[in-house]
Amino acid sequence: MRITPSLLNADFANLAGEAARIPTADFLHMDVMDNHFVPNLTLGAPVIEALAKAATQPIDAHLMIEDPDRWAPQFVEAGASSVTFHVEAAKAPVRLARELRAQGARASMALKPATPIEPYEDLLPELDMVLIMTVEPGFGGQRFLDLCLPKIRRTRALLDKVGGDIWLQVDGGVSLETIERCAEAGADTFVAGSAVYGADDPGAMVERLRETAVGACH
Ligand SMILES: O=C(CO)[C@H](O)[C@H](O)COP(=O)(O)O
Ligand SMILES: [Co+2]
Repeated sequence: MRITPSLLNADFANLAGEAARIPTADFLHMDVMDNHFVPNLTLGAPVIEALAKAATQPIDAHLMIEDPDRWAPQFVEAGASSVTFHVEAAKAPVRLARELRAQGARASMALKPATPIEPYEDLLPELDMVLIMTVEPGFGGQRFLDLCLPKIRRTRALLDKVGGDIWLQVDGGVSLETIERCAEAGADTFVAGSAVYGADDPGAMVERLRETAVGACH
């Protein structure tokens, strides 16, 4: 069970300090938005590069951008260990995943809530992670969409069929209240933004989320 907190709701003026508050986070989830793929604008590769140098945890870049085929490799060069592109935006997802892996990063594909997994079954062996969005991408602090749970289950079944060690990440509205449902459905990697940075002690919240997810699978 991996906890990969989103820094979307952290203090952007002090990203290194905010990362240091969650020392046991498995990755730092950085939400890159371009105001085209989603109606919000956040940060780009230079910010990832600065944080990669300053933080101890590896970086998980979630690219909510148009034309990831063109831009995603820059995020590996900037120091991201894992790069997630949206399949709705990618022109050649297999080629892009291979390029990211050839650069030495983990390659990951994200699906918006209304995007089914089944058409992409053949892509799964090319990936290190699948990200199922459990809110419409674009903003933190939204309510978890329970209607995504059946897709998490179906994705888990497909990943088990493919074999190997492809992680299944959920992102959006993940909290102490919703993480058990995600874990029971088969997720093993959890993004939580407002739940972590809205807590008095973000580091302790990371551990509580992890314990709750582990508890759901026993
Ligand atoms: O990708 C995202 C939004 O598009 C964020 O990672 C996500 O929303 C995290 O924030 P929260 O846990 O508050 O929902
Ligand atoms: Co995200």
